[in-house]
Amino acid sequence: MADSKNISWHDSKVTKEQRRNLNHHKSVTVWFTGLSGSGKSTISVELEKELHRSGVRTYRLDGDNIRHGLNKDLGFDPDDRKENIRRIGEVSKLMVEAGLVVLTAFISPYRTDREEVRNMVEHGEFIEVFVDASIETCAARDPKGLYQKARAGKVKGFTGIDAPYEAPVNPEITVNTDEERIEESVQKIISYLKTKQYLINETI
Ligand SMILES: Nc1ncnc2c1ncn2[C@@H]1O[C@H](COP(=O)(O)OS(=O)(=O)O)[C@@H](OP(=O)(O)O)[C@H]1O
Ligand SMILES: Nc1ncnc2c1ncn2[C@@H]1O[C@H](COP(=O)(O)OP(=O)(O)O)[C@@H](O)[C@H]1O
Repeated sequence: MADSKNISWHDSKVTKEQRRNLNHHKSVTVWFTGLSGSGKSTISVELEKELHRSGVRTYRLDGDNIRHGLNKDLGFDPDDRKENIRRIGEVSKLMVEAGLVVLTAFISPYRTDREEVRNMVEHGEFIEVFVDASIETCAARDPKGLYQKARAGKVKGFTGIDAPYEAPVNPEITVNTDEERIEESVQKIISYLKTKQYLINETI
């Protein structure tokens, strides 16, 4: 990749704090990580619906969607996954600057890649949500039929089958979709956001 030269930062006259004040809530990235089929998309969709209903300005970034556009040049080897997560980290950082609550749903299987995203932003602007589910559960759900293909050798390097998934060591939130209903997981995350005062003046 070429280095960027002869460029300089240009400040705005509106700050992140001012944008947050206008929105009446803080901005943050809620980063879902977990196996394919663990429930990242499902939970983030329901969470966004609840937040939006309460007047929170949100945006959702989802692996499948982003890989159709911004990241359509990337595959699934470790370097491409790293670049995928780096770009999403940068995009979510911009959205946090813009004052939004950003919900990201990517497998993001490598701990170091997730930590790099955490380190891009200020303390408290990255909330890691581990969507925990056994590989047996995920493979039984198999919403896209990819586990079946991976087990038949028709998809190579599939996370949890023949590519690794590194679970978070100390995530801010863990939801266990083997045991919890979707609504319970959503409420757990909302409680965290309220307790930590990300949602100020909200009716949620
Ligand atoms: N080899 C391989 N491994 C894992 N997943 C695969 C693979 N090939 C395609 N898919 C589909 O791509 C979705 C994962 O994309 P992500 O961008 O979230 O992956 S990553 O974070 O870069 O690892 C993932 O979607 P989710 O099921 O929503 O997680 C799959 O549908
Ligand atoms: N408790 C639960 N939490 C989340 N999803 C669940 C749960 N129970 C069953 N599911 C189902 O599991 C599937 C999860 O798929 P998805 O949300 O696409 O996962 P991911 O985005 O992690 O690949 C969906 O079909 C969803 O309806």
